[in-house]
Amino acid sequence: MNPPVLEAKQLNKTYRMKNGTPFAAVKNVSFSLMKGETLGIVGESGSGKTTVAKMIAGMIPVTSGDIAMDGKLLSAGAKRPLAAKRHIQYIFQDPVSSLNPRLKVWDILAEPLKLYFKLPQQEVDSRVDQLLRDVGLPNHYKLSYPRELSGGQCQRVGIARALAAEPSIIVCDEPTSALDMTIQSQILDLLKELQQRRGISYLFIAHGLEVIYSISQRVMVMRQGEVVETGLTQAIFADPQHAYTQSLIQAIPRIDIPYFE
Ligand SMILES: Nc1ncnc2c1ncn2[C@@H]1O[C@H](COP(=O)(O)OP(=O)(O)OP(=O)(O)O)[C@@H](O)[C@H]1O
Repeated sequence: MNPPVLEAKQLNKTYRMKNGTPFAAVKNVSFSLMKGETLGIVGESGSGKTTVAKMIAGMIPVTSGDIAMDGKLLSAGAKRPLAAKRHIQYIFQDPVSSLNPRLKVWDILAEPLKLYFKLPQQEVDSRVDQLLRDVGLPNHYKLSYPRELSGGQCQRVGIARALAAEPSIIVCDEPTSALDMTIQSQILDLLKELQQRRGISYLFIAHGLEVIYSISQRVMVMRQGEVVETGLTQAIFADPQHAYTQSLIQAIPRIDIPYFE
């Protein structure tokens, strides 16, 4: 089997509350992510999913534990080298507020191209056009501001911005939960298609298991900062071991899940 593209070992994150009390939001979380794989992270609100995602993306430091990409240890924030930052991109839950309102779509997409690849202007133009095609957005949207786009269109821009960096991994932090059902499935289809074409790995966060079922090969279930169960998605659905996972499966509206047909 190929080595994992990403390995997280014994990750811990302790936040300091306003009154100074420490709060352990993530406790001893370990997992690996293979090339071209989607690992779903599921769990109730506050279970620590976004905290794990932000540590992986280097947006916040770990309290303890190791994150390695292609076998090399990664640090967080400004200490993470640009090449490593480029390889782990992030798609946010709220597509509109994740885009700079003062920039047109062209500038939003040009930014990572200039930052990571230092491309000349003409090449930036043609790459922006290609990115818009890749995410199924008509070319004229490059002259629009985020406020002039729908939520689904903004999320396509968010995906294009992540793709611009040509990453190995995209952290998808509930990328469809702010969208209505039809748009949700269009965005999931787009993410699947891009993964097939480019071999990108996804760390895909969701509240519930229904979205995870359709996109991820493996799933990690979190509760109160800890991993309660990890396994192949099919196996977890067929035979959930932990009572909490069982309750998540029972909460799924049955008509939406092919497994229940
Ligand atoms: N900057 C912070 N300072 C203090 N506590 C925080 C901070 N960020 C998150 N927390 C706390 O850590 C816990 C985990 O939060 P996190 O956002 O990782 O959960 P989540 O599973 O992603 O939740 P949701 O599904 O609602 O996004 C929560 O109790 C949250 O209040």
